[in-house]
Parts: sequence; C-alpha cells; structure tokens
Amino acid sequence: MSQIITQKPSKVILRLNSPDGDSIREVLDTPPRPCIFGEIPCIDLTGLGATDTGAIQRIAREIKTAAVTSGVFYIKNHGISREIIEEARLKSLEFFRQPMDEKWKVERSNFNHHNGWTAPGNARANASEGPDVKEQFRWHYSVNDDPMYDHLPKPIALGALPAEIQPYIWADERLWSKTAALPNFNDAVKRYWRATINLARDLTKAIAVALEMPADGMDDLITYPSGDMALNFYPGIEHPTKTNMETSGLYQGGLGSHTDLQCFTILFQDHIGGLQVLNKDGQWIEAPPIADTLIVNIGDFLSRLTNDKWESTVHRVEVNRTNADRISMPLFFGFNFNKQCAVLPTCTDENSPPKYAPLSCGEAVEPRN
Ligand SMILES: O=C(O)CCC(=O)C(=O)O
Ligand SMILES: [Fe+2]
Repeated sequence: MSQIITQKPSKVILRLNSPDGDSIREVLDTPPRPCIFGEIPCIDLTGLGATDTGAIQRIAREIKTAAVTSGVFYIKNHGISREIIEEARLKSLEFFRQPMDEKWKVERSNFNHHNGWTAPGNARANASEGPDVKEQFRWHYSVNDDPMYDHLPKPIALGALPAEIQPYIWADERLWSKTAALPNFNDAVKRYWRATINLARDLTKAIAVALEMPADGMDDLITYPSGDMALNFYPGIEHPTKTNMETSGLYQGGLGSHTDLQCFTILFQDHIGGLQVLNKDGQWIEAPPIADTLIVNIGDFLSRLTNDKWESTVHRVEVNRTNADRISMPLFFGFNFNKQCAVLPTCTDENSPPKYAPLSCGEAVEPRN
C-alpha cells in the first residue's frame, strides 16, 4: 500500500529595514508564482477628484479592504493621461541610454540629499541581498513645481516658506541645469511628477475616509508633502552598460526586497514585468503590468500610523532577463516632513494600544535615505 506524504513548504526569514530598527517577515521557501485574478485588486478611481462624496466613500471602502488583505492594489481611471506617462517613460529611456560619462555628471554625490543618478550596483535595497542591478534617477519635492503653488510668482525662495518647513525642502535645483541638454527631459518628467502629486493628494482624501476621518482630515499634513520621484532603469540583457554582478549566492534582484518608507507609493511600471510582492501567506507573487493602470502600495510610515493594521508591502523586482530595457516611475508620497504624527486614534482601542511613539515623516526617512 502506498502512502502519499505531503510536505508543508518551509519558511525562511527575510530581514528588512524599518523606522523602528530591523523588522522580519517569514517567507515561504517556494518559487514566486503568478497572481490569481483579483488577488491584487484593481480600484476604479472614477469620481475621486470631483467632490463626489459617493465615489470617495466607495473608493475608501475598496482601499481599506485592499490595505488589510493584499497591501497593494492597481488603480484605473486615475486621471493621468497616457500621453503624460508615455512622454515621461520615453524621456527616461533616453536619459538612461546616454553614455555612462553623461550620467556620471549627475551622479547623486554631486547634489544634496541624494538627488540625482545612482550607478548600477551602487545601491542595495536589502542589506542581506546582493546589490541592485537597476540604475536610478531621483529628485525630491520642490515647491516651485508643486501645482498647489502655481498661482505664486516663481522662483519661490526657501526663506519665503514657513520656518519649520525650510530644513525639509530637499530639492536641489542644480540637478535640472545638468540635465537641460537632453531635449524635453526636464519638462516631461516634471509634468508626470505634477500629475502624480495631484493624484496623491486626491488619494489621501480617500485614505483619510478609509481610516474613519473626514475627507479633508489629512489636508494639513500634505501642504509641503514629501513627494520624491524615482525613475528606475532595469537594463535588458543586450544593453551595453549591463553590469554582471557576482553576489556569491545572495538573492540578486533588479531591486532587492524592501518596503517603501513613506505613506504610500504610486508606481508606474512599463510592459516588461518583473515586480513581485509578498502576500500575507509569505508567498512571493508576481504583480504583472496591466495597461492603463498604476500600482499603489502601503509604506512604512502609514503602517506605523495605523498601528500596523495596514502593513507595508514587501516587494522586489527580478533581474530583467528580456531583451528590452525596463522603466518604472514610483512617486514616494508622505506627509510634510516636520509634522509629528501619533498612531491614529481610529486604529487603536483598549485591546490594541498604540505600539509607537509620535514621529515625523522626516525623522522616519532621514536615517534610511
Ligand atoms: O520597479 C518597480 O516596479 C518597483 C520600484 C520600487 O519598488 C522602488 O523604486 O521602490
Ligand atoms: Fe519600492
């Protein structure tokens, strides 16, 4: 008589950085798998930007469900035009396809607060994994580009801003004069940044409602938000600058396993694929590109604010083994860096008291930046 023995997959420990020191997640020792239909929900944002309270209520309910189940969701009808996204994607590709010498001119050590370009292999999203293969160009929130201040004469001097905000404006405008020779690059990527900042402010209203606050309950926290944008480049196997990194057995990602630092991230990924998220069972699942959608994932600061009711999303990107270069464009959105935020009263009760002391987004981000 034969006996069928089913073995439970074992779990391994994944170490991650968090604002409160190292955190760990248990990960199944099984290969990543495709996501099942609906496992990463897709939320229709129609009506979000208008003062349609019915739409905000519906979107808030769907965000809440997604935040406590998958921790990540697609958004469609998000209001950012295909043309704005496509222009930014194409200009990003042009930027990264320049000779290395050109890119070294805007390398991040030339600028304040790590604005600028990071060379392949010069960053490690996870200290226990190999260096990231990707290249990155990134910049910090700039009042001068923020659509909320379009009515003010430009440039707005740092000294004209509230004193408590000034230390946290981390933009370095010198960056843009060094990229000005690449036709339309600055315009295209800034146009995309402006559109995502507007979307992030609208999403914050739905998130406030999802957390049982009035829709404008977080408005004061996003007058000078942290809105850092990155352009990520994952070279295809035929790209001339592709770096072959030896990692002696460590996981080698295009981008290593990590959680994002701020409240939430709005991510554009192109058609190539490679993004994976860790589900609540500890299984890596693929988050494939879906045309005309963006992805939103929860960051550590929002997780902390919700007393971990909304857990930040662990994710990573596989090395690009296709012939085509891959681009992704995340906006890391968080509150005004100076605002001290306690765990939300709507997320605590006598059985689950606040686990964390008040902290500002700036304090949370600075040591990990
Ligand atoms: O490239 C992607 O799809 C994800 C990028 C990402 O997670 C990041 O830049 O933090
Ligand atoms: Fe990320």
